[in-house]
Amino acid sequence: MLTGTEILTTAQMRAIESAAMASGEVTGLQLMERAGTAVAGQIRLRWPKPGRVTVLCGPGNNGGDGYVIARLLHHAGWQVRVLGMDNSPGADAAEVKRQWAKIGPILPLTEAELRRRGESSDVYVDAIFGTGLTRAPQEDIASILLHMGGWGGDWAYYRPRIVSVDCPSGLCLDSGFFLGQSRVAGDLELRAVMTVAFDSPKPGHLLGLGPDCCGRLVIADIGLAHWRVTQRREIADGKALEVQRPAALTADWPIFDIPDNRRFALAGKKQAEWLTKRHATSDHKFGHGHALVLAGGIARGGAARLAARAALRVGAGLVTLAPPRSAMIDHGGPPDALMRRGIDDAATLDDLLTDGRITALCIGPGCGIDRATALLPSLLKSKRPAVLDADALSALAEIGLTDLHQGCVLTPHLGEFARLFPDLTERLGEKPRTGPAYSKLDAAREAAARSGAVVLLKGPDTVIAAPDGRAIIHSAFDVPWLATAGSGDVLAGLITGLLARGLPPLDAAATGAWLHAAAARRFGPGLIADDLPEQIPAVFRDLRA
Ligand SMILES: NC(=O)C1=CN([C@@H]2O[C@H](COP(=O)(O)OP(=O)(O)OC[C@H]3O[C@@H](n4cnc5c(N)ncnc54)[C@H](OP(=O)(O)O)[C@@H]3O)[C@@H](O)[C@H]2O)[C@@H](O)CC1
Ligand SMILES: Nc1ncnc2c1ncn2[C@@H]1O[C@H](COP(=O)(O)OP(=O)(O)O)[C@@H](O)[C@H]1O
Ligand SMILES: [K+]
Repeated sequence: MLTGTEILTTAQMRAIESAAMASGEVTGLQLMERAGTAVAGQIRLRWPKPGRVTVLCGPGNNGGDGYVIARLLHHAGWQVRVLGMDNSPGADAAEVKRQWAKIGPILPLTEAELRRRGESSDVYVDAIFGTGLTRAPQEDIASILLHMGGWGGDWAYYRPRIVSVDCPSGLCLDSGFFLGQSRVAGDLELRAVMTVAFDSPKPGHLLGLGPDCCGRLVIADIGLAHWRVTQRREIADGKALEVQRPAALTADWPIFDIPDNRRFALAGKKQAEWLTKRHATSDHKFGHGHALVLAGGIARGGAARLAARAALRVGAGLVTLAPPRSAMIDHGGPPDALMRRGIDDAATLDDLLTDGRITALCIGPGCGIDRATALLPSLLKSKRPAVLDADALSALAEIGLTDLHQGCVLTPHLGEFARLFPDLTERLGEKPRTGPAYSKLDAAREAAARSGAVVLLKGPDTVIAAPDGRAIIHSAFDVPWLATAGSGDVLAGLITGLLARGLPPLDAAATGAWLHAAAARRFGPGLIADDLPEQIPAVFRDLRA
């Protein structure tokens, strides 16, 4: 299995925090002090000259962090205004609230107070809700969040200086959606310029609206690493998650005082590095596998050729493109390295698959639904590793999921996913009202468990899940130009090539997703799908440098 950065659900985070406190080696108050110190430190790093700050403190420990931040910024020379609630928080938050009360007033946490004339601030610290959010914000807090959300709408040219503690308040850290709001981005979500979260990223930082609304994400170490490691086998469902970060963002990806030098490893990147070495030492083309890409009839477009080209570029030893015989001429163009073989029906495919040297298959891109429906049973019966994409997914929705096996990788976008798993899509579309809200991660995991195949659910937040519960999030919010016609076909080809080379399905899918985004990033805006396979050699070269 690839080793990447672990991300934790909020339940897992709480379990780790409790284990740490139960050990007697650290108290909740100390953790809160460390959390507040980390945020105040980040603010001072970013804005070294003390200015005016408003700290908005909620009812729980997120609010507690806010009181610590207020005190520390006050001592650092900032002019601090605190808005808080008249409630009785837990002991730790109550203690830090008392400490602040000795320094300055706690004004009511209302929109009117926030908007008081002449009281505008240089920086606003959002410490209203963190991991403890269980339901949609109401009344005063809802109107504050709505008001602040309006400062940084989708089309705003600048980000207001909101620094969020753990997450923008209202965001469900398990799903990346705002409780009580639509799942689609609007102008109402609170958009921070920076979010400082603790110990590990949570799914909500990486999924849905999280990446955009968090702004720059800083992960602060608060000394929980030991318990994270020892609790790993016991936490929640016991399945470690991994996260891949786009290389271009690593400079922005905080390495904040991480004592064991734990870097936010790039899962797919490690595997890709390994591939470049492997490529250099193997001696025979069949040692790198043989991929068979099933293509469609005349005028079905170049989708299958894009996939085949990508499989070649990613290092499959041989790639055969297999259209119906009547369409051979249509598929005769470059690259000349491609082999071609006419396949008209399932019987011919059966025959071909008696050749054990064919190590992976790809079906779907430009295939046509009827042809995919006809060929899928043979392909699945062969038990060969295979990528099922595009038309093959539509065919599968008709045939049913019964013959899928562990070597299959399904690569749906949300529309195809809806055809295959309408009930999961319905849940995913419901307005999230209570936390943890149903997430893309939940849906992909459920789909993988149900189908017995690896499911790669596409988007800027691609989630890859295996039937045994392992899952990987691949964030590619920095390359929106990857959403271009045919880019999914290239992804299918990359994964097929990697399967042909012998990578296990989850690794092949994760590495394919990483290489795909890395190629888009290297090319930059203006990219068309044809450019993607051509960037793969450069991506490999960079990895070897
Ligand atoms: N992880 C770590 O190691 C560390 C974490 N730390 C910090 O603790 C934070 C988690 O603290 P937390 O558990 O107290 O939850 P928090 O986010 O403050 O909010 C919950 C409060 O709000 C309430 N509430 C919920 N929904 C509501 C609504 N819609 N409308 C109104 N009220 C609502 C809920 O009460 P309820 O009514 O649900 O009982 C509760 O009072 C975490 O994000 C981080 O900042 C650090 O201090 C130390 C190390
Ligand atoms: N906004 C975005 N940012 C980054 N990547 C994206 C974005 N939208 C889509 N993608 C990626 O682009 C690819 C599009 O694939 P797909 O929807 O199958 O398109 P096509 O059918 O045209 O090939 C997927 O890999 C998906 O993850
Ligand atoms: K917050």
